[in-house]
Amino acid sequence: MPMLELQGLTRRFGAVTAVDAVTLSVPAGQMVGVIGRSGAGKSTMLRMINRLTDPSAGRILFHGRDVGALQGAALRRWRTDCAMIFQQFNLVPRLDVLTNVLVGRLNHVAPWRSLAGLWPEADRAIALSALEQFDIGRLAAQRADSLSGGQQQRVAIARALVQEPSIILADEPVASLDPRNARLVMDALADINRRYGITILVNIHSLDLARAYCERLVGLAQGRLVFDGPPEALTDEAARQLYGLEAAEAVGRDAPRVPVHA
Ligand SMILES: Nc1ncnc2c1ncn2[C@@H]1O[C@H](COP(=O)(O)OP(=O)(O)OP(=O)(O)O)[C@@H](O)[C@H]1O
Repeated sequence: MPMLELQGLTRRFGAVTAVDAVTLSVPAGQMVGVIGRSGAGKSTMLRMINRLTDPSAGRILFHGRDVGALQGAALRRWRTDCAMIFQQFNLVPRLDVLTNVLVGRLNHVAPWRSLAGLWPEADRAIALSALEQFDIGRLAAQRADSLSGGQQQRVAIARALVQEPSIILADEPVASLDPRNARLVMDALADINRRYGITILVNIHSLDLARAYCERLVGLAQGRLVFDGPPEALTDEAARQLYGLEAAEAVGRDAPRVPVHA
């Protein structure tokens, strides 16, 4: 049985069908890049999986369980098991880095302890070791808003990791970063995918990065699934269908060539 199954997943906003009958199976441990131009429905698809947005039709199954039916404690457990990473990092700016990562432990710690700032030593060690894994342990005591964008996104990945999720949904995690930081953040995602077998779905506008880091690409255009395969299978024609006139920008080269073959 696949870990995650989307069956005819659809979301409408008024007259717009943001996600249109998407059917997809994802086995455990895969690193999947979701590609497509702005407005293709990538964010809406990820937000439905995490239950931040409700589907208009279709189902999401996780190990055969209907995610749409989860409520209360079961829904909170799902959101712990399915960590989300956002383009704008979503850290608490005035809190220090270590505390931001500890927020990811909230579902593992009695609420009164965290409110009182009494994080168990074991959790502090877990949080620090996650930061060290991404080479930012030395920043643990700094305020989150004193870090660069690339550092903040790695803190957000550390926070997601200490949730001990089985799947991570990353919604354009590198869209606000320069190329060097984008690579550091993609390296961090690839590292936890390989090291811990955490399944990753990452929305990514840059075709070059998607091809470099993901073993499988899923392409959306106007909410429809128009490509599903390994990066090598993405032909010029498929890239053109996905990106239209944006193709050259997405692959970072000059128009009108669509040099998807590296
Ligand atoms: N809350 C909303 N209300 C109305 N329309 C929405 C809402 N969220 C998304 N849409 C519309 O749904 C479509 C898909 O948007 P979505 O954000 O999922 O695309 P995307 O591929 O993630 O693009 P981007 O990278 O620009 O966010 C767009 O036409 C968008 O305008």
